[in-house]
Amino acid sequence: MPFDGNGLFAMESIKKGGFVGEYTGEVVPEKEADRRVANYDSSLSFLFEINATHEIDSTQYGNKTRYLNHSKLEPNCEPKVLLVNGMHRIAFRALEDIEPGQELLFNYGETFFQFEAVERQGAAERRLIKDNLRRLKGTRTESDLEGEDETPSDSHDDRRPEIPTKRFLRLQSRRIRAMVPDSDEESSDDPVAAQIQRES
Ligand SMILES: C[S@@+](CC[C@H](N)C(=O)[O-])C[C@H]1O[C@@H](n2cnc3c(N)ncnc32)[C@H](O)[C@@H]1O
Repeated sequence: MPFDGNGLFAMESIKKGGFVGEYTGEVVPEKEADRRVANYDSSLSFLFEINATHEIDSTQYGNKTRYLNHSKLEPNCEPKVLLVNGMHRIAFRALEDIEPGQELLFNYGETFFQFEAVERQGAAERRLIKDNLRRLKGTRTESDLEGEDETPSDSHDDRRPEIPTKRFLRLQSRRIRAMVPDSDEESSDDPVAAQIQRES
């Protein structure tokens, strides 16, 4: 899948199973995460579900792992939620030996890019509403200027602005998902959890 923007590349070699980094940011309850996603004006999403009630938002406060991009077919890292000192934290582990310069990629989960598509659809719809409003005011529209009309011909009346649909709300579900622990036992035996503890 092609993409624009930043990615994260390995600075040194990492052995299979080795610690790649921790996904850090603000730990926020689900409701607050919903509010933020609805207000963020960007196609980039930095929300990571950590468990059933909380998410990590690295939009403003985070580390380099916020630049990890998605790959379904060739991921070389894997996120896992670990229970460290009673707190859920997300650690990335290498799925294979990684060479310096290689892009670090993990699978965002099945639903992430479905919701991305919904958002793009939403953006086209928002533009249509703006255009309709301008038409009503008798000005030229963005679509006129670009010589394109993304609207199916039977779906709108030129003179009447469309009402935003519920589809916008589905944007709120666009979250990265990690593997949750099988049990609520501390992960202190895990070498990656031990490394997180040492680094904090
Ligand atoms: C956690 S950020 C990753 C860093 C981001 N590429 C940047 O430039 O800041 C997640 C966002 O990156 C983009 N992204 C990540 N992987 C992608 C991919 N394989 N194809 C298209 N967009 C991708 C999407 O816009 C997604 O919302």
